[in-house]
Amino acid sequence: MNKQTLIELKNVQKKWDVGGSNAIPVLASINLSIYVGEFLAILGPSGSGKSTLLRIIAGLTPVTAGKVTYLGQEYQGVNPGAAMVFQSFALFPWLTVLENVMMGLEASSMPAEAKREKALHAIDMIGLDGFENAYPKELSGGMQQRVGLGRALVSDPDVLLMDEPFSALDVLTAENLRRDILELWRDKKIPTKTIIMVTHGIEEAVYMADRILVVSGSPARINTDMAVALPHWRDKTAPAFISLVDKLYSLMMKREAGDTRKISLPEDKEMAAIPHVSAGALTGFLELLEDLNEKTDLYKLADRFMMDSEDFFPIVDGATLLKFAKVLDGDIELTPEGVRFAQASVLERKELFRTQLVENVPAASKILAILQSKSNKRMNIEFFEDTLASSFPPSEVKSYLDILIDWGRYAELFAYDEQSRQLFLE
Ligand SMILES: Nc1ncnc2c1ncn2[C@@H]1O[C@H](COP(=O)(O)OP(=O)(O)OP(=O)(O)O)[C@@H](O)[C@H]1O
Repeated sequence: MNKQTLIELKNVQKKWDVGGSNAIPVLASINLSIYVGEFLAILGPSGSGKSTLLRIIAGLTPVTAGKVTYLGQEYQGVNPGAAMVFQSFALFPWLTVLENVMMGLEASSMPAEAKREKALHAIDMIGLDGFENAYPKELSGGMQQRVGLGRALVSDPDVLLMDEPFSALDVLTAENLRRDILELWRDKKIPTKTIIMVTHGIEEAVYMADRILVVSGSPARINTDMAVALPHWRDKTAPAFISLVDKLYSLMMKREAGDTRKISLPEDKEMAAIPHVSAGALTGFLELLEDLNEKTDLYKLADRFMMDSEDFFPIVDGATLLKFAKVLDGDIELTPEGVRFAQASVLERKELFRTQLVENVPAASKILAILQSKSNKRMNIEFFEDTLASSFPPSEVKSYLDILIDWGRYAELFAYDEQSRQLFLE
């Protein structure tokens, strides 16, 4: 049977305007067909553009180039067949549960009484019967997200878009809601044809979705488009389940040439973005790896430390960027430098970290060179901020420099004076 296309993206590109003549490319040329009847999960590293892609599909963010169609029709503004559930719930605190859910029908020309009836039905379906007149602040996080879900489902959308819908919930509440959504969808208790979910959770994606995309790179591309053929309800301990999660971990860890965002510094020296992880966290991670004393499966390691990929990948990225560890086929192991580091004294560690930092992070050696070239061995942080501002949004410039300063301080490569906002050599 031929699959019926519901949404199609053709050569979609997105650039963010960061003022002046600068525009940061976030999405490369994305070509994607989304079909009737599928549950699609979109995975990717933090900041890779997953939410941007979802918002483009929702029609909440305009494309810079390319075309998006719903049932073959290009749409201006919001996608007429889609409704969205947000990570932050995005409820109106001054409205009751019923009124919040009715907001999902705001654009409809239905009479008020019919809207009320539909909203009451949706509230029933999502398990909030009896809470119609409660206000969001009176509800738990899980119940608030159910209201968000009710507001999205009340309009009987063809496509349900969910942006990390479970990440603000505790583990059990999230698990409960995942099951309920899957049940509504699989048992056709809702007329929604297709679900698209952005998530950081590899296991969550494999548990729920029929098809998984991995987006990565800067600008982001779809690097993996994988079907999940396991029957529902899926057993998370089954070898086939674990092996798929494992495979996705490896795919997400794989760094390809040009995969990370490059920024240009004076003299056109290029460098990759650095992961947001402190030297202290990296040190602890390398010690743990040394304790394990063997090649370790990344997926099991994340599980063992009870970390989700959101927190785990930057640490792995940091360790591999500094060449203290290497990742191959989903396994991570310490390099000889990593072993030496883990076994070294505090002072020796600083020296080893310094060597790896200068050799592997061009931004660090660049800062060092600039400071060395100054007679007073000092430079205002604004100089570096300005240099980065043309390539990164302001929030990223700050976190980039915060991490560089943290690493530089730990390695005693350079220091930073918060008062004068100057980097300097000691
Ligand atoms: N309105 C905006 N203006 C400028 N830059 C933006 C805007 N929205 C997002 N960005 C930038 O676009 C990039 C992609 O953001 P996006 O939120 O789509 O990524 P993501 O993969 O969903 O990230 P996360 O997993 O952390 O939510 C990031 O660098 C982000 O800082």
